Amino acid sequence: MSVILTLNAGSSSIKFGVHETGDEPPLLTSGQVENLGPLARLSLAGAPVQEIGPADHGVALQAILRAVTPVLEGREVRSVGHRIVHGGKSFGDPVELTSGVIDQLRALEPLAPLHQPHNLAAVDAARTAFPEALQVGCFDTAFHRGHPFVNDAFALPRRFYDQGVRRYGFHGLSYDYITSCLKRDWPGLAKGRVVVAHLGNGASMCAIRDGHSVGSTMGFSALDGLPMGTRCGQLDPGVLLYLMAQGMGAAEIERILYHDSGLKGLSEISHDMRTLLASDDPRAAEAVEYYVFRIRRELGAMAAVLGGLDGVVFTGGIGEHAAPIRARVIEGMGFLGLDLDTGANASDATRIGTGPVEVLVIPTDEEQVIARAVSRALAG
Ligand SMILES: Nc1ncnc2c1ncn2[C@@H]1O[C@H](COP(=O)(O)OP(=O)(O)O)[C@@H](O)[C@H]1O
Ligand SMILES: CC(=O)OP(=O)(O)O
Ligand SMILES: [Mg+2]
Repeated sequence: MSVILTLNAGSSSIKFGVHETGDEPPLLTSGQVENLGPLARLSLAGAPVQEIGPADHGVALQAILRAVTPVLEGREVRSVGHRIVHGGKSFGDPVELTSGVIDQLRALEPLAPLHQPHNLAAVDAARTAFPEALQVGCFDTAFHRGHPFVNDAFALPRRFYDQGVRRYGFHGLSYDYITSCLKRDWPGLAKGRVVVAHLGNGASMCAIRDGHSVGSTMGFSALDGLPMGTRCGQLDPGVLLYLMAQGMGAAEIERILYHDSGLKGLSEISHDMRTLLASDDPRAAEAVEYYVFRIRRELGAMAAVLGGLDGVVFTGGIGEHAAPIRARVIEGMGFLGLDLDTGANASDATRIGTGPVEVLVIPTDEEQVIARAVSRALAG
């Protein structure tokens, strides 16, 4: 029997899965290397978490390939599905990652420096490890293609739009997965007006009507919108002009915006929400307050874009696990029909609202969306 390997290189983790083929590809095993940096951890379903010490994306990938080998029990990896964060203007549907396609995707690295180089490094490693396998790329930007022009464009001279300076939106594999869960388990809601908050190390929100993206907080790059672990979120472009006028170059500004900002920059303590929630330092409290404030602000904006709300879904590492953040986002939102069931929110419940608008917590599974696409590619 042959299997599909899926690789999802995020900014703070690499998640992976081993799947059989099928319309709903059965999962054989899954895991992740998380907390990339000096103290990375490898987890594989059913096995104790291993501290693997310092690991960047490259080290983590090799650890994953080693961990997966015994699980394969001789089964051939016939295809590898990759999360590719940026598809740019040209890529939407999943594609076979030929050398020509890879070159085009490499040109997008400056638009997603925390992701695209690691996504493509995973492709290189997988091509070396499984030279006979079909390599398929699945794009985070795909779910947002076809969103309205007013959400796609910046109010810049038109020529920039034509050059590809657009609001692409990201976390699309996650929004695709959540949409598929709603269609299966909440069909009425799936046809309605839903805001999904993907709150992980990267964070964005998406306004979805009848299963389609009509607005997203992320834009041209994965910097815009909500503040994140180390990224700034929405920023007045006048700040960039000011930094440049101070003599800072692109590389320095990129480091500040992608690596030193967000929760880490504001708190001066950590990018990790767990650490901030456990801290009694007032700077940690202020960083969390800022985070919640921006989510609430975008929630109101998206409710207006959708002309009302039928549901809100929390997902991503923080959305799935940080009950206090969910509580603070929903608190006082009765005017939008949102009310929290405090007991359900503190438990592992899916349904955590009591108001007329559903509030749900649904663990995301980007790897499953990738496995579905690869399965279709193999069948087609
Ligand atoms: N129990 C928890 N409470 C608060 N935050 C959590 C918890 N568990 C995980 N997180 C947060 O989730 C983040 C990782 O989210 P995830 O979606 O897995 O990240 P990535 O963007 O790398 O895919 C971590 O940085 C951490 O801040
Ligand atoms: C696009 C993005 O920010 O992804 P992640 O949350 O995995 O870092
Ligand atoms: Mg992620």
